[in-house]
Amino acid sequence: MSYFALIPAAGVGARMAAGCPKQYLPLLGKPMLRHTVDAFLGSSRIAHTYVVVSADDAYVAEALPADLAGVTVLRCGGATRMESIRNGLRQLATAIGQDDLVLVHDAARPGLTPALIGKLIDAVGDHEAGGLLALPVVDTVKSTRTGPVTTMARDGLWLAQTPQMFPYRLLLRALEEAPDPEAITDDASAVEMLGLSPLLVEGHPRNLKVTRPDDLRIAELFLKMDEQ
Ligand SMILES: Nc1ccn([C@@H]2O[C@H](COP(=O)(O)OP(=O)(O)OP(=O)(O)O)[C@@H](O)[C@H]2O)c(=O)n1
Ligand SMILES: C[C@](O)(CO)[C@H](O)COP(=O)(O)O
Repeated sequence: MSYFALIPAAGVGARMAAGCPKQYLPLLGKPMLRHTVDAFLGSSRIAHTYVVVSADDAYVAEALPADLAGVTVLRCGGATRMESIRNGLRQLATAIGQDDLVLVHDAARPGLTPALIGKLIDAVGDHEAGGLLALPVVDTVKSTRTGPVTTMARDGLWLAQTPQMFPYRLLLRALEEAPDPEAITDDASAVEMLGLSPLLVEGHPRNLKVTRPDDLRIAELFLKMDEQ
């Protein structure tokens, strides 16, 4: 059984509102996507890394040189994150075994490390429903969903990170059968809809999703910690 990385990198970065998709913005002089890919290249557990970009992507060739060993770019991005991942999985039908494990990881989480990848793989083991990195909620949680502000119990609440790891066959089936793919914001929720319960493995704040401009500086601070 082998482990493969699948990195969705076909988003436009609307909330970042930069001059290019956020995954190509420089962090410490290197494109964000390259930091993300390097985490997998630095892990001895990963057999190969696949990166899904949009068909008309004009930036990836510079971020990931064609001769970069261990990485393949798939130009099959879709309109949503889930579509990009489903399209990527479909393209890999002959490259990945049905029971091999796929680690789906956002291009926009450049703070991932080989140690976190190994922690997820070791903790999930052969759990049939797979698992994901996540952080327990540490703040008091407020809700305005029903009108007046209320306070929710935070025990048992987690914030989902990536990688999210599942057997190839299970993840593709979950995404193919999802009743409303646009309502699914992470891979685990599609698996949960099959009645399965993925394992939550404690991640790390450094693995934040770079979403808005302020996140760029925070990501750089975490990346600098590597260099110490
Ligand atoms: N159609 C899409 C949308 C998103 N993604 C990827 O999914 C990850 C998480 O998505 P998000 O942070 O929401 O990125 P964007 O969709 O680019 O951001 P925004 O919602 O602000 O436009 C990113 O690595 C992004 O490139 C993707 O591959 N295909
Ligand atoms: C998958 C994810 O990173 C888990 O936290 C997140 O849901 C992706 O972000 P999006 O804004 O929902 O695309």
